Amino acid sequence: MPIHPYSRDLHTVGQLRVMERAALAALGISGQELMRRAASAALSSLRRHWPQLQQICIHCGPGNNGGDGFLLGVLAREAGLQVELVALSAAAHGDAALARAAWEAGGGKVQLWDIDGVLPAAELHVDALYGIGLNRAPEPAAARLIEQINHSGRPVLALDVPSGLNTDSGDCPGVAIRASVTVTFIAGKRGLHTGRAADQVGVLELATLGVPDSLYAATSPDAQLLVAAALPPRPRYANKGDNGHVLVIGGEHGMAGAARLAGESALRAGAGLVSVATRAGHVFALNAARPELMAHGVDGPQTLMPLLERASVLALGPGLGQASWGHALWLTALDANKPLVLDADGLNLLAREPRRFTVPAVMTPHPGEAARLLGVATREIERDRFAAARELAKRYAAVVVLKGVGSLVADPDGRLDVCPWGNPGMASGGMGDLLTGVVAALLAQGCSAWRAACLGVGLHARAGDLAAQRGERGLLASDLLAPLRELGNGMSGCGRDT
Ligand SMILES: NC(=O)C1=CN([C@@H]2O[C@H](COP(=O)(O)OP(=O)(O)OC[C@H]3O[C@@H](n4cnc5c(N)ncnc54)[C@H](O)[C@@H]3O)[C@@H](O)[C@H]2O)[C@H](O)CC1
Ligand SMILES: [K+]
Repeated sequence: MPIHPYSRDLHTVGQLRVMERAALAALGISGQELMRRAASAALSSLRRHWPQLQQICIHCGPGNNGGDGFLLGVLAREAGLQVELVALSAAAHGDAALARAAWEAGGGKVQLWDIDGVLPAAELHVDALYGIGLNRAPEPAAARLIEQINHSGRPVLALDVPSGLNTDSGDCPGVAIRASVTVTFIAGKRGLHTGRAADQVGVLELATLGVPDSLYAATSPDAQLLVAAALPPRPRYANKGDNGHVLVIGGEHGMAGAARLAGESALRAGAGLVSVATRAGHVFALNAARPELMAHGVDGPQTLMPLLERASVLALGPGLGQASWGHALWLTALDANKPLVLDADGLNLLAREPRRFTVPAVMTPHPGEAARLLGVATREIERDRFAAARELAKRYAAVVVLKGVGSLVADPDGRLDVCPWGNPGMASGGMGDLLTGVVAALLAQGCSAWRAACLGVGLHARAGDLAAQRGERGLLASDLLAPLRELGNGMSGCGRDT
């Protein structure tokens, strides 16, 4: 499928409603015609993915998503497919009522669903239950139907949004359709790229329904997808001093590996020099494991100060712990007022002693750390990841990477990008330490906090996808170090680099 020039743009439901009205005016067509175009795009997607299909069952909800389903039934029957149709409600309104009338006028039957209903046999199920209008968990009868569709063992084509997935947040308040393919209409949607989306959306296709580019150009999206990018090329005459000096501060007893991983990934992402301030007992092991790291034993502010003076960027927090040693280093490091990446216990200490940053700063919380920083339950973060990332960035005057499936990058002015790469194999110890080192290295090479966070998140996730090509289970953080270097030098990711 050709990539649409505005396929990076992600919108909210409110923006989509405005776009839909503007599209109708710009195209001079009726809502019914727009719905027919949606149905036609859905039929094309169905034929492309399942060309041999003969028999489908379409499940229609009470609104216009259901209307798309009724018109798909009309077009599919005209194309010679056998079509069963299940409806959640006895009647429809507006354009959906016209669509239902068109289905029934051609002899189409409607099986009215109830909680004891039996799912009709079909080679493929089409989910036209709820689209952007879903505003709460599906009712019991609809939930039962969704569960039966999910357990049917048959592929599912979702129209616009997999039913049960919140279009704005990517959260699922209840059960949700697990789609094989989702064909979404007119424009990209925030909730299709973060939170629970990865398990519900399947292959995602955008059908623009003939909406003119001018309309996209006139609509500033709420967020955008990150684009794959290599690091800026290096001048030939560069020397190690030109590429910055990262100081990793962390590695409390039992957590030396965190500091090492952050230091090594900073090297692999191109930092000129990397020092590690850690417990004295870890120095020998760190030097033996990676002699390119300059490991120093520090016992408090006095021994940390000279290292802070030589560093251009700090990576504060990997394995730092929250005890007196870590806390004393944390206070001294923040008082140095150097550009920094704050992660792990560096964030947990900030939650205890909040402050706004006045230097370029990138915070990299996972949802639990974000919850502590905002003083809310983790569930609240997942309920609206976009709002949480933006609130953190504004409150701490930092660029924030809210990690998770579909990591978000937000800046204090509200700008937000979404990472489309990564995989469940990356949910393992040390992956966050790697990201900290990469972002610190990019800051050290002169990137702004925003660009260091966006580039770093993209490189890290693409390296994870590359490393997971031989399996996600058992993926180790250090497996990403080689791909990080390749991708940083612009080699093809072989992964999902679109
Ligand atoms: N985006 C576009 O430009 C196009 C959109 N079309 C399709 O229309 C739907 C949006 O339709 P809408 O009627 O606004 O809402 P839904 O069909 O998604 O939802 C139906 C209706 O259900 C109610 N509702 C919400 N949540 C629940 C719930 N959990 N249980 C019961 N009822 C619920 C709510 O009142 C909704 O109004 C869009 O997704 C597209 O598929 C056009 O047809 C094509 C272009
Ligand atoms: K749907």
